[in-house]
Amino acid sequence: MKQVLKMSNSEPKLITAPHVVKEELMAAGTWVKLEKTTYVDPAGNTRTWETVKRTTRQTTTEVDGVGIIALLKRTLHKDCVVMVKQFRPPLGCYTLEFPAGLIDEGETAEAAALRELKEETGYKGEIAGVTPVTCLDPGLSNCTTQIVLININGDEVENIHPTQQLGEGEFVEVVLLPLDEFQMKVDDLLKKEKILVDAKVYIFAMGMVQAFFKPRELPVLKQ
Ligand SMILES: Nc1nc(=O)[nH]c2c1ncn2[C@H]1C[C@H](O)[C@@H](COP(=O)(O)OP(=O)(O)O)O1
Repeated sequence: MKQVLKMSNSEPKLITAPHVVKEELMAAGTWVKLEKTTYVDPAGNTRTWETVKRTTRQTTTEVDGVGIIALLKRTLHKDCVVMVKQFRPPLGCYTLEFPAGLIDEGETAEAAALRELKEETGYKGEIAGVTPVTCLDPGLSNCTTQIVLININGDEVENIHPTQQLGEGEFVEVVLLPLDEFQMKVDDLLKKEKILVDAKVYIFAMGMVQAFFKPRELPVLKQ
């Protein structure tokens, strides 16, 4: 990688654009692999990093999966966010998450989100928006996701008694949480049960409180 000559206040300084030199396989399973990543840091030093990758990522894409923020709108009900609760083996406990899943070969993020929402929750929705590709745990892995926003018309016949389409070994409980009390309801669940909440969910909850109750306040923490 090209080295760049940068002028500081006093002396010129040699800096290097950080970059990956090589990736060596350390271990591989069916779903994930571990690699040793050799890279050059911003000071020009060569270092290594232990990197986890999914084996399932398609060659034509830079995104592994989708997360789904699905808003259920029904007459005479508060708008609810459709959440899922499931036992997650890596954590050894139940989690509260947005519905999510891996993108199949040739599938768009939007199509994957509509499919996963139907499978995991039974709801049929309409796309309302999609984020850029976002990273999930960059100090550990190259895993990426796109968050897809979906509106569900809960008054439609097919959404009145939604039926999940779960695969073998999938056990997903659907949890509906009112949007205007989202953080409070999440906190109630955490107090009541031994459950971990996904970071994306809790950040969303904090954002909703900000938007609903203090839209003109800066989000600073008081001592
Ligand atoms: N890391 C994984 N280990 C496994 O043993 N199995 C895994 C891993 N990641 C995914 N899967 C399996 C489990 C499901 O049968 C399929 C599809 O999962 P998907 O619903 O797309 O995604 P999640 O909601 O994140 O489980 O993959």
